[in-house]
Amino acid sequence: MIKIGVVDTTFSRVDMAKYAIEVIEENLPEAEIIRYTVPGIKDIPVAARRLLIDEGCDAVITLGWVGPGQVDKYSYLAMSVGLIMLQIMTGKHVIDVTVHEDEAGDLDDLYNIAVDRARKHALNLVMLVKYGREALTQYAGKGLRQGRPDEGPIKE
Ligand SMILES: Cc1nc2c(=O)[nH]c(=O)nc-2n(C[C@H](O)[C@H](O)[C@H](O)CO)c1C
Repeated sequence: MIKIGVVDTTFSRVDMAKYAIEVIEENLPEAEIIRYTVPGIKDIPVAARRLLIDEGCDAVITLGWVGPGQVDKYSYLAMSVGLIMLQIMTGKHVIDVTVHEDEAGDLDDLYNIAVDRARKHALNLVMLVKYGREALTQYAGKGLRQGRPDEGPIKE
């Protein structure tokens, strides 16, 4: 049985996990999905650890939201280091989907970034879990973007 962990926060202003779960259910219907919601990004690493180690998840996708202030950005950095350490320790993927509140011009744009990023990274996770390390090789160097339209390769 494949198990996928989904971690999200109440700090986030978009329910990104809902969109990620839709993609996982559609593309990996045999998987059990375990969702874990925490207050904020600094609480994400321990939730991801519990899902990977205690619950035996094969991979985790995290959906975080970073406020516009410097202290928010430091919080993100702390979380990011925690998630990277967790991946190294467990040898399992944690796909870190993060929206930074100051990366868009208006709230509609921000919403669309959040939904697109959650969906595309959920599909990346499914590919890695389902087909392994060469699953994304066909897209290598293609300038793919999550949250924005793809940039494309510089040269074909
Ligand atoms: C400053 C700050 N910024 C954010 C943020 O940008 N995004 C977020 O999800 N959470 C933030 N938090 C809350 C912490 O991540 C955490 O939830 C609390 O410190 C409780 O452990 C804090 C404290």
